[in-house]
Amino acid sequence: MKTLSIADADLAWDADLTVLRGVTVEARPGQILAVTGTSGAGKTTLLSAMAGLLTPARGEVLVDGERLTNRDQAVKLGVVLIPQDNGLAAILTAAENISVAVIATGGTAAEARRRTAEALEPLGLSGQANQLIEELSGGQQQRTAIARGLALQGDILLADEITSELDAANRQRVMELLRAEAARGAAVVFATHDPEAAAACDRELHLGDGEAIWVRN
Ligand SMILES: Nc1ncnc2c1ncn2[C@@H]1O[C@H](COP(=O)(O)OP(=O)(O)OP(=O)(O)O)[C@@H](O)[C@H]1O
Repeated sequence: MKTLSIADADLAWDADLTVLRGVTVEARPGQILAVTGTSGAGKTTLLSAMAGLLTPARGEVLVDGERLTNRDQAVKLGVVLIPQDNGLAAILTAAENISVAVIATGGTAAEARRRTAEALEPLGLSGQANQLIEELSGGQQQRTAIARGLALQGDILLADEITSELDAANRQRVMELLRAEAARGAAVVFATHDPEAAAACDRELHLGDGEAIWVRN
């Protein structure tokens, strides 16, 4: 399993507007790291850098010592991102969205079928497997995106506000599933507004005023 680390990096989408300065963080195997902060504080920005989608303006993102330069490389290194906007293909079914992702990351068709069923079941979506994404509720879509992320069995799992549309029982279930990912050995990073969810994580990095401050490390 792998460790993701960032040392004293500046993160910016535009050269003239730095979102976060001097970020130092390590995501370790077996742990869930909460990334908290108000809307616009930079949670998605930090997870985008960790996913290989955003190259730091200064400093670098390392996965087991290898510098991330793009998303394809990050995928090959086992960095899985569950994005805030779910990123699902609306005209495919829930099962197809997951199976396609498993096959794209090297799984066989048989593995894709098995892992898809295994990922949908604990999220209460077995009955929705063959429904189109555009026919599902917002919460069901969010759970499908989580199932897809879990089915990929990454070394680093980045979860961006993945419980925002869920009821209390489903939020609890998702926390249990993230805990199971950590127990499998993954380094889990969970961006959240929810103080209760952050409290259930092992460590907490808080973003505010353009800086990242450790609340618990
Ligand atoms: N893909 C992107 N392209 C350009 N700018 C972006 C992108 N994503 C975020 N930003 C900008 O980065 C800044 C921080 O936003 P970010 O989405 O990282 O905050 P956040 O903490 O995730 O907020 P929220 O809780 O509302 O999702 C904002 O000014 C935002 O407009």
